[in-house]
Amino acid sequence: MLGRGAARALGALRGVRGGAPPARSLGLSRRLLSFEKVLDKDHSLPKPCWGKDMRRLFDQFTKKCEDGSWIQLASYEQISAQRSQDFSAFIHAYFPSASEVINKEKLSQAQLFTRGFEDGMGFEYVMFYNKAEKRIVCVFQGGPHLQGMPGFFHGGATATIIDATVGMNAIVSGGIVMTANLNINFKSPIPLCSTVLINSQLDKIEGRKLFVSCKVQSIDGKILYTEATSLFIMLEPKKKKYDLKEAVLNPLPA
Ligand SMILES: CCCCCCCCCCCCCCCC(=O)SCCNC(=O)CCNC(=O)[C@H](O)C(C)(C)COP(=O)(O)OP(=O)(O)OC[C@H]1O[C@@H](n2cnc3c(N)ncnc32)[C@H](O)[C@@H]1OP(=O)(O)O
Repeated sequence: MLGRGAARALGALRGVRGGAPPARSLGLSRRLLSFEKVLDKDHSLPKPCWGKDMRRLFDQFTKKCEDGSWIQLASYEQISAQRSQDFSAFIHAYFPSASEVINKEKLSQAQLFTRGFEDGMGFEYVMFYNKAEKRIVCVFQGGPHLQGMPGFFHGGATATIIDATVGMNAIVSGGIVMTANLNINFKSPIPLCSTVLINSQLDKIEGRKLFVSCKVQSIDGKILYTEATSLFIMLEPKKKKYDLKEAVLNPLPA
């Protein structure tokens, strides 16, 4: 196991990241990222299964991070064991009746839906956040297990990655939120295994309501595949306040 100091330093490396992927550029990531189980694997760093478009866009956006205007969001299957517990406790306190029917034994197998696929088969994505512009751009390469109509993505898979992107935009602005409404217009089918860009924008906040819209486009911007608008509601903490925004921006414990 890694000592506390090293783990803290690694946490800083893996949290909000501007510039090139720091752990990787320091030559540390392979060794350090494998010190714990797969839960500590940052899925938003380049992998062999990424195609050249995904890799090129990752490099382009990473370059934009150098002046601090954009930051790359790390992505784990879970935030951290401790933070997951705190988060779960908060959510379960908010929805006590739902908590009663949750199978507690199965909870140990829980993982983030979009990160539950074998590398390259499902959702490969990395998100970049521009605070000043209230934007999150998601570079998404969908794998062959996301097929709907032959040769194209399933609409539910497209809806999922849209929800993840607009949801992350709402989280970094509002903390713990839930999707209340998601409207999607599918304009053109997305070819299976292609890489696309999802551009999301926080349009406004009214009290507990956050309105986020997005467009899914081809990487050259010529094809508009999908448009969506969404409404997220900030949960009102009834018991303990839990800072999900801080947790997604700094996924490992301090
Ligand atoms: C384990 C560790 C891993 C952690 C890793 C985390 C990081 C990785 C994150 C990735 C990002 C994923 C993002 C996915 C996010 C989901 O997919 S969430 C799952 C899908 N959503 C749900 O299940 C939500 C179900 N709905 C609900 O629980 C409740 O309806 C809500 C949304 C919490 C709202 O309930 P409420 O808090 O009681 O609020 P309520 O008083 O009803 O409404 C508040 C206001 O909103 C309005 N409103 C509510 N709903 C609507 C609606 N549908 N339409 C219009 N207006 C509405 C109300 O009219 C009201 O307006 P005002 O009267 O104030 O003007």
